[in-house]
Amino acid sequence: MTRSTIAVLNGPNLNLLGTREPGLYGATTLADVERRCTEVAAELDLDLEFFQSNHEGALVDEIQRRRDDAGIVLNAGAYTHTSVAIRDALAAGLVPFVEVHVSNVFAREAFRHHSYLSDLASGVIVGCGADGYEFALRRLAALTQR
Ligand SMILES: O=C1C[C@@](O)(C(=O)O)C[C@@H](O)[C@@H]1O
Repeated sequence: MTRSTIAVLNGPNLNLLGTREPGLYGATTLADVERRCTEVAAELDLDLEFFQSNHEGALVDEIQRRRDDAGIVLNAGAYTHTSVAIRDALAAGLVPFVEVHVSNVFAREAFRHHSYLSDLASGVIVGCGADGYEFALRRLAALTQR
C-alpha cells in the first residue's frame, strides 16, 4: 500500500514566521513548523511535502498539482481574505484540506474575519499559534484513515 501524501502549503509572508510581528505570530519559524510536522508525519506514517510562496498564481499551480494527495494543510495568509482564484483551485481539486491561521483572525481587523476558503474546508484552526499546523495534520490523518 502506498503511503498517503499530505501537503503543507503556506502563502505570503509566512516565510517570515518567527521574525514577523512576533506579538501576533510568535517566535516559531517556518523551518521549526516544518521540522515539527515532519516528526508528526513519521509518527503517523505519512509522507509530507512543503511549499511556500508569496505569489497567488504559484499557490494556485501548487494546489492544482496536489489533486491526488490525501490532504492539504493550508495557511493562505492574506489571500485567505481576498482570493477567489485559490478558492476555485481548492474547489476544483476537492482534496480535503484544513485551513490554519496562526493568529486569532477573529480578534483582529474586520477584513480578516471573512475567509474565501473556510466553507470548503474540512476544518479550520485559528489562533493556536504554530501548533495549529500539527493539529491540522493530525486531523487530516484521522480523516484519511476512515
Ligand atoms: O498572513 C497572515 C497570517 C494569517 O493567515 C495567520 O496565520 O494568522 C492571518 C492572515 O490574516 C494574515 O494575512
